[in-house]
Amino acid sequence: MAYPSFVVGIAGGTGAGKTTVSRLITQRVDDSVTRIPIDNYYRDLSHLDLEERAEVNYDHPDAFEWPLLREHLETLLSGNSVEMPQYDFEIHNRKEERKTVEPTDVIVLEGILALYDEEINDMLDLRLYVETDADVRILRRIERDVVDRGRDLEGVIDQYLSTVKPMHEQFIEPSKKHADLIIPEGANSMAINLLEEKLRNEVEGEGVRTWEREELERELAGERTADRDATATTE
Ligand SMILES: Nc1ncnc2c1ncn2[C@@H]1O[C@H](COP(=O)(O)OP(=O)(O)O)[C@@H](O)[C@H]1O
Ligand SMILES: O=c1ccn([C@@H]2O[C@H](COP(=O)(O)O)[C@@H](O)[C@H]2O)c(=O)[nH]1
Repeated sequence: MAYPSFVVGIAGGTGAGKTTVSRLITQRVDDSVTRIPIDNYYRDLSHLDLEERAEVNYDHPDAFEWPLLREHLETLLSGNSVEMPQYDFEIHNRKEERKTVEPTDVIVLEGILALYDEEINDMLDLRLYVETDADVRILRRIERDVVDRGRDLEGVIDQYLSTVKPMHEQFIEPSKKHADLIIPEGANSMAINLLEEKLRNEVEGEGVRTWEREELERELAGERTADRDATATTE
C-alpha cells in the first residue's frame, strides 16, 4: 500500500492543454503517478433525458459532485483505493462502470475547476494553471468536440457563448490566483521537463507530504532554539 506524498492540481480553461500536460507528466513518471480527471466527477444526470442533459451548464461549479471528489481524494491520501466514476461526454453522463484507482506516490488532479474548491486546494501540494489565449482554446475545442465528443460546429459555438465563456470569466480565470505556477500554451516542453523532474524527485524522495515536511522543519527549528537556550543558561 502506497501513501501519496505529493498532489498536483492542474486547472485552466477548456482547450488550454490541461489533459495533454497531465498525460505527458503521468506517462513519463509512469506507474508512480495517478491521474484523476475532475470531469469524472460531473454529477450523475441519469434522471434527465439526453436533450435535457445537453442544456446543462457544465462549466458552473454546481455541475460537479464535490463531496465525492473530496472523499475520494482523502481516501487515496489515507492509502486506500477508490472506485472512480467514468464519464461519457457524448451522452453527457456518467458511464455505468467505475474504475478501481489505487493510491500511488503522486496524484495529478486535472480539470477546469481543479483550483476552485477550498478544501481541495488545501489538499494540493502544487497548484498549476495552464493559460492559453481564448481564441486558441476555442479553435482547439471545436476540433476536439467535433472529432472526439460527437458535437457539431453550431452546437459548440452556442455552448461556448452561452455558458463556457461566461463561466470561464466568472469561476475559472479567477481561480488562477490560487496557482503556484502558470504554464503557458499547454504542452510546452520546458514546463513538462521541469514538472517531470519535480515529480521524479517526489517519487524517489522520502515520501513525506509538503506540509508534513514543513511541520517537521518547524519542529526541528524549535528543538535547535531550545538546545541553544539550554546551552546559554548553563554557560
Ligand atoms: N502546446 C500545444 N500546442 C499545440 N496544441 C496543443 C498544445 N497543448 C495541447 N494541445 C492540443 O490542444 C487540444 C486540447 O488540449 P487538451 O489537453 O485536451 O485541453 P484541455 O484538457 O485543457 O481541455 C488537444 O488536441 C491537444 O493536442
Ligand atoms: O457533459 C459534458 C461535460 C462537460 N462538457 C464540457 O467539457 C469541458 C471540460 O472539459 P475540458 O477537457 O477541460 O475542455 C467544459 O468546458 C464543459 O463545457 C460538456 O460539453 N458536456
